[in-house]
Amino acid sequence: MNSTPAIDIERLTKTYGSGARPAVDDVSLRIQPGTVFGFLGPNGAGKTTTIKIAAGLLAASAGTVRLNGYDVAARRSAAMAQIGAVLEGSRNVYWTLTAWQNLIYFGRLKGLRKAEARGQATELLTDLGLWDRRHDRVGDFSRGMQQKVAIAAALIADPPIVLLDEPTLGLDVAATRTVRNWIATLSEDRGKTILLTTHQLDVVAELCDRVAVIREGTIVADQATGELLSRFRRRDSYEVHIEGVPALPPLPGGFTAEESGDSTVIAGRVDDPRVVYQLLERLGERGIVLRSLAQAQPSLEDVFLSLVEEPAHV
Ligand SMILES: Nc1ncnc2c1ncn2[C@@H]1O[C@H](COP(=O)(O)OP(=O)(O)OP(=O)(O)O)[C@@H](O)[C@H]1O
Repeated sequence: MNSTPAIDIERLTKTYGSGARPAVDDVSLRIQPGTVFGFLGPNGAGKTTTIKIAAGLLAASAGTVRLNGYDVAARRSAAMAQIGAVLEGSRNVYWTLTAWQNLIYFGRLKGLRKAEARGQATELLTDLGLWDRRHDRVGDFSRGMQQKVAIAAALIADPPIVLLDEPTLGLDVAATRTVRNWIATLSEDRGKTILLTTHQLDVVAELCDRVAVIREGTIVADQATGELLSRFRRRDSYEVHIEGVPALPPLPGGFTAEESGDSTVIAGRVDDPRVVYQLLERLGERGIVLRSLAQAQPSLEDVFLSLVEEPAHV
């Protein structure tokens, strides 16, 4: 691919204070325009640090971040014009102002003329279903509505790149659904590039084209979401459900049998499905009646956990 990446993170390192282990350690990521990119990792892995550097809020110790080709450190204002960001835990909007006042304020701050800011604010508040509440103070809104205003404020100047740190954290099911749908719309209908961090793996599975997993400041995976899942396809799990509670033949390694009422479930993970066929043969030889055989692919959560639990690079 020859196009300029929307987000180009090159050999980024951040150390907080001398002698500390780097929070972000030689991280490189290239995010192509129009991608919804999921940035995953356990607590303290370095996600927020990376996003804060990309958002121009924190200086890197080494390495660069380029937004649509503009270096965040060297071409700051051009780089900042490329992004809107909603950061985790920080106040992204003013609670004493109304939703409307917030959007106009942030629009003006980002250099929009008054009429432009009004036009954008009207569109965003309408799209997010907040138009009727536009003159209410944001401090009186629910957590979900506040988050929507924060996202709208980040989008007021229509930036091509959106950074979202835990956009659905603390939201109820309905608000999570709204924010998720909106993220999908931003990508599909408006062509935005979105970098989002989340611990909600169903959000990743639904929205993200690509996923990177960071662990202790180091990238341990960077792949298309589907590819990441198929990397682990060999570890499919199988469940063999049989009639009654008969005496069983020896089970393959890692398989366990458990009584379940008037039946037995034999379950385990295998690299090679032939192991399961052999098990079925052995059960058949003993006249054991099979009720069902189920095969399950690992969820993204399984994949993620196995990545973060695997030993670090040797
Ligand atoms: N201001 C700071 N001063 C010192 N250390 C910090 C600071 N901010 C973060 N760290 C450390 O840097 C590391 C990475 O933190 P970071 O917030 O980037 O992780 P994260 O992946 O976003 O975690 P979470 O999922 O909990 O938000 C952690 O060890 C954290 O303690």
